[in-house]
Amino acid sequence: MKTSGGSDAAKRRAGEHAADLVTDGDVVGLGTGSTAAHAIRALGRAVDAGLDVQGVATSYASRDLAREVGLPLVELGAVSRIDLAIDGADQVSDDLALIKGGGAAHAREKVVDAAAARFVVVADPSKETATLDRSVPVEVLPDARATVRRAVRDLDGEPTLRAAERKDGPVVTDNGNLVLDCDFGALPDPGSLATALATTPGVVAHGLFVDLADEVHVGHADGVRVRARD
Ligand SMILES: O=C(CO)[C@H](O)[C@H](O)COP(=O)(O)O
Repeated sequence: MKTSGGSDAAKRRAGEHAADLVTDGDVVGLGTGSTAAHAIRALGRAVDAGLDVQGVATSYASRDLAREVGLPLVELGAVSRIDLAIDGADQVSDDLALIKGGGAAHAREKVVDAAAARFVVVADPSKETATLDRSVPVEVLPDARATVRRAVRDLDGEPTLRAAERKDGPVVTDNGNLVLDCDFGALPDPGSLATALATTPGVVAHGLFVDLADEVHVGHADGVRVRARD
């Protein structure tokens, strides 16, 4: 699984702490990224030790990892509830708004995380910020990339088509779409930008997750700090 910056030990602490919340019979949303991967591995070990759990994957990567560690999977359409989703983030603000999509998996992550009765974000301290200010990943239909680019500029953003690293050309998401990383500077009001992006034709999903996270578990050298939504 692709890794980002931040200490792996801190990510592991956060992921394992969140995995401990899972109880027998739970259906769990399995996030994407290096921090969520620690939770998936911990759940695999718990399954080996007898835990009865089913995972709903948010990407090919989380599905493959779950298979590798023996965590039973179920399709999103086949479950009537998701008890808990555990997912990483690229940035977490003081009021638990998130930027996600560093792994270009945010479309399915948003569906699974929003459907969960409890959405737990796992992160290392490098993800914490008072105000969101990273580029916002926007998944777009390939044919709509020029019109969405113009719409992003109208919103005072600067879009950059995400390029693949080991292939010539753009990143193609698990859904067959493209990603525009859109720099809007600091986002004191991410909710209004989220609405503007969500209503732009051709946008499949954007990486702003506002009013979705219930808790953030941040790994530190001496333990895990949990912040819950008021
Ligand atoms: O949103 C994501 C994937 O689309 C990831 O959760 C996010 O990029 C964080 O990744 P990591 O835990 O590797 O730092």
